[in-house]
Amino acid sequence: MDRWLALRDRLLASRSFQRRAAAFAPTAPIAHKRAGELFDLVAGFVYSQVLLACVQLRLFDALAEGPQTLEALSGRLALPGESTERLMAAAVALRLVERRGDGRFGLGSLGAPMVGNTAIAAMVEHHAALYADLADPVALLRGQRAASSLARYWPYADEASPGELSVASVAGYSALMSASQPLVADEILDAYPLDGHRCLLDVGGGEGGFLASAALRAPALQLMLFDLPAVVERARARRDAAGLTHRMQLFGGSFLTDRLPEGADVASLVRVIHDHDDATALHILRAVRRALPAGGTLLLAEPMAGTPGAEAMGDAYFGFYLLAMGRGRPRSAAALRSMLLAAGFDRVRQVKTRMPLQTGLLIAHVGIASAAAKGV
Ligand SMILES: CC(C)=CCC/C(C)=C/CC/C(C)=C/C=C/C(C)=C/C=C/C=C(C)/C=C/C=C(C)/C=C/C=C(C)/C=C/CC(C)(C)O
Ligand SMILES: C[S@@+](CC[C@H](N)C(=O)[O-])C[C@H]1O[C@@H](n2cnc3c(N)ncnc32)[C@H](O)[C@@H]1O
Repeated sequence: MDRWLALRDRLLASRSFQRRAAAFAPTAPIAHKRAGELFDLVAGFVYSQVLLACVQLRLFDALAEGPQTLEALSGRLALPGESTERLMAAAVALRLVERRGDGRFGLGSLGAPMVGNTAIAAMVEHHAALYADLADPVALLRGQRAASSLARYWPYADEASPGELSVASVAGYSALMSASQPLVADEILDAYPLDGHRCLLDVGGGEGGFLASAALRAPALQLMLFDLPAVVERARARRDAAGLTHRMQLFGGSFLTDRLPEGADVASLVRVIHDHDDATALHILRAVRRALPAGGTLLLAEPMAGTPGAEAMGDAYFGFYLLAMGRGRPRSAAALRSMLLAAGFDRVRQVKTRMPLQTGLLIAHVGIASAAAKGV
């Protein structure tokens, strides 16, 4: 096998093989496709910055009102005519924008889903911090990074006593998570409706967006939120504004040091475990297991490594994102399953979500034996 692969590698690396493959009709489409894929890897950052310009200039909202001429767009975006033309050409090439009749521009097939999508727009805008850290990826991999913009953005990742973080320091990431939470919540709740449960404890539940979505779908469900005290302060305002004051109990603390509140029959960890290294992740899972009764259920939802069709999202995007953040790693469903078993859960199963790019989902239960060993 190794010999065949070595031969394949030598052929693919050979400049003359590449040229002949590109010229030979049956192999030309493959050669062109590979060259295009490699070019996209080389140029990906530039494409991202074209998208960032569109988002910052609110281009998609402008085009949602209807196709517009270059002159109109130039005024609307406050850009010189030539720059508008350059941006439109780039955006057309990336299918964010489409040329329409009479020299007008409209939404492209990848720009249309961006209209009103504050979640993706917020992700695009916060990438400034990520890309600043990724400017020298080798230094990052060698652990020689001096200062980290992303670690400042996610201060709990770098903080010995996260329970003492200020409300101001958690504002940026809490708002980003709230903006993107509805997409994630819909995926989870479509895959695992919560009607059969009595009370849901969302651990690291941020401003309570997931609980609010669950409340809408399961009107009898009681809600409990656990997060850092500063985040819980932000959740309080949202909860009261949503009319959930009497349905949602708030608990401020750190799952690294404090016990989780008991009383729920189902708990959730949404986009939490991948933030932490193995020992801490296991500690959190054990804390959740202790908070649940025998037969209790855990929903573990986050983007997962090795997701078929979205491999780059897990290992490349989140792998390097979390490296820059300074803690955690994306894990495969199989790795998470092993951790859940090690933490005392059983009957772990993966439930398919429609858009695994947003989140994967594992369901686990507290067995009778492990509930008896609650103190462990
Ligand atoms: C007849 C017609 C018109 C069409 C037929 C063809 C057809 C069916 C077309 C489909 C059209 C359609 C419905 C398109 C839909 C597109 C969608 C839903 C696109 C969604 C894209 C989502 C994206 C790009 C999500 C990106 C998410 C990111 C980058 C998340 C980052 C998360 C981070 C950084 C989380 C950090 C938390 C931490 C720190 C790791 O814990
Ligand atoms: C990536 S966010 C996910 C938030 C929310 N579950 C969501 O999906 O939108 C991780 C959450 O874990 C919380 N968190 C981090 N460290 C914590 C700790 N030691 N104790 C409690 N919560 C913590 C953060 O404040 C944040 O709200």
